[in-house]
Amino acid sequence: MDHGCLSFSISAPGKIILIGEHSVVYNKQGLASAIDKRTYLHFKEHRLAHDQITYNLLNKITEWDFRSVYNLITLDKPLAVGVKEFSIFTPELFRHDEFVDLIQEFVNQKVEEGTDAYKSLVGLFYIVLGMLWCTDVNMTPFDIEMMTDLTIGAGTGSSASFAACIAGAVYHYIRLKAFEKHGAGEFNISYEMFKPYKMTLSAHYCGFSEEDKEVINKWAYCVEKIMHGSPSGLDNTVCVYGNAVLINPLGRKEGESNLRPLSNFPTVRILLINSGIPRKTRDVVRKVADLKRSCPDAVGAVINAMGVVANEFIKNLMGIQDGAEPSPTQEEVFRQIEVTRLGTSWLGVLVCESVFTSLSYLFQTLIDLQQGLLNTIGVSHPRLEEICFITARRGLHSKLTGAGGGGYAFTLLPPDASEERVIQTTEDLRSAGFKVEDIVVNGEGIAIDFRKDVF
Ligand SMILES: Nc1ncnc2c1ncn2[C@@H]1O[C@H](COP(=O)(O)OP(=O)(O)OP(=O)(O)O)[C@@H](O)[C@H]1O
Ligand SMILES: C[C@@](O)(CCO)CC(=O)[O-]
Repeated sequence: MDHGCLSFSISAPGKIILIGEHSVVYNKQGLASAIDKRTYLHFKEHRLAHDQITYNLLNKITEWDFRSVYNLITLDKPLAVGVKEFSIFTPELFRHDEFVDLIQEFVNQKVEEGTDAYKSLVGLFYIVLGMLWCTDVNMTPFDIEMMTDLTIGAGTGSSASFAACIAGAVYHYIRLKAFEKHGAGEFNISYEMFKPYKMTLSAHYCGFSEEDKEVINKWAYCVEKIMHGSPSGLDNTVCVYGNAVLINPLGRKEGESNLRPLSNFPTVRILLINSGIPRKTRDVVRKVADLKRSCPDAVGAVINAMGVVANEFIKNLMGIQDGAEPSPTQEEVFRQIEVTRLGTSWLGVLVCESVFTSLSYLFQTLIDLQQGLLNTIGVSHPRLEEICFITARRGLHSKLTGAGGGGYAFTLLPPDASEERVIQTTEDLRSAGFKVEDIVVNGEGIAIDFRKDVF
């Protein structure tokens, strides 16, 4: 047992894309939300026991000689364009491909290329080496153990939640080590040849600030690039910030980020259904890119249509946030259902639910349209179509979520759907061999876990 060694746990949620998968890659608007299923990471430093870095990933343990990892970190080969400009805040300045090649070569000494564990380890070393390369802290050997509630490779953001956990853990480790060195206060934590980066250090943290999340999200995005090639950034942003995130919002001002974490989000209840068909996001995204290359105009038109459907869905859903001003369509709905308005304020959740109920025909139609368009670009699957068919028989509407090709679908449960209908639909799906969960979307973003029972 090492005394005085750092030990902590981090967790990050998975996500579902409510609307806009694939078309977001082509700069259309999309909306995703965190879900209450998480990936957990436990980090434990060990200064005395042994000279290994141990990773327990996906129940496979690998051990790495601390010296050889350390030598990679201290390597003077510049991997960032302009080292003087580089800091933990700017991973986007890395020569990403060159850095990934270096790490792949290292990981390949022990783990077979192309396996799940291989990609995860490359992601993990990218963060460990990249973050520690530019910071001035005394690294020691450590163990990392990870587990997840999420099904891996199924559309609920397992890779993004993995990436968020790793980035959050190494970032947290750095600030705790920097505190050991400097004590409390604001200090530059960059190594001398790099751009100074100031962090507020303290002995204890109960979470991550907005700026911490910004840094963590940038690194998590780099890992998503390793997993997927050219991701939109939506998945990792939801897993870091939690709640819900809009991508490519309309009316965005020049210079503003295309990702907008939202603090307010209406209650959306869904059935989350696993088709049981494995697939890899990278392959499905590539398939769409190939299709677009072969028929740019036709596929471009379908993607434009997907963008229009997403815009309409988002405009109406966001309009029913608590306290939001109603859109003209909702004003109309209000009049129809004769809900009393008090001054300019809404009547809370009850009103939200009323609006949601009266707009549910619109949402369900848009869900069907989007599923049809996703099928048109070849990212559905017979089992996903079967889910839509089964739920439609009970008057409910479903679409795939995430990259598709298999993985999960969800069924929107409007507030007026009777419990009996929900139970019958769930039974129908289960008897057709699907796994079904009844959930409310939303969830906390990356967090430090103080619960003792996680590992
Ligand atoms: N808990 C985990 N530990 C280690 N690696 C993980 C973990 N979760 C995911 N991964 C990595 O992520 C890959 C799966 O990523 P993929 O994007 O295909 O699925 P997803 O993230 O579940 O789907 P989507 O991107 O559509 O939400 C796995 O092959 C594995 O390398
Ligand atoms: C298919 C996709 O739109 C969502 C994957 O969860 C890819 C991306 O956004 O990077």
